[in-house]
Amino acid sequence: MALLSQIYSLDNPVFTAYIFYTSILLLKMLFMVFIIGSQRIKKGIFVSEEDKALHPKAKIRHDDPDIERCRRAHQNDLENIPAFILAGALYQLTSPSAWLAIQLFRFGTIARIVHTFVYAIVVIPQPARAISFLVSYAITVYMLVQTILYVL
Ligand SMILES: N[C@@H](CCC(=O)N[C@@H](CS)C(=O)NCC(=O)O)C(=O)O
Repeated sequence: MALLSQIYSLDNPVFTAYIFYTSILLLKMLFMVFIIGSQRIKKGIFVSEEDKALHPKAKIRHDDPDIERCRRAHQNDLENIPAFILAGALYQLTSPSAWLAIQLFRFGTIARIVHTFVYAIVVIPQPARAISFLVSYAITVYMLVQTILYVL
């Protein structure tokens, strides 16, 4: 059994891939803040009375369809990306095939980027969003099941 210091080491290509893809995912999630903020400034739509000081024509609204769409995409990231990152960290303890682990991290990350793209950037009809969601969701569940089976 490998030592923790060998698993979570930058000499281990699986861990290096994990660091790479999870950093991209976290940046993508933080990018949603920028997208939502720029929509608010462009439309002059804010959420709290004090925000009126930020824009000469500011309106307080909670129902703008474009902003709400971006907020839902961000919320969906918050529901799924932390679980994916945690599952990936645990899965590495199971001595997985390096090739498979790297593909899971890669495709899980790509799927979450596609989810944002089809939900909040371009708006592509279903089942585009459902498929991208399910790919990363299934990968998260797979890594967690493998982890549970490993420790049983
Ligand atoms: N919190 C989600 C749970 C189910 C889910 O994540 N569904 C995916 C695939 S359809 C999704 O992208 N939901 C849109 C969303 O969370 O706004 C919801 O209310 O829809």
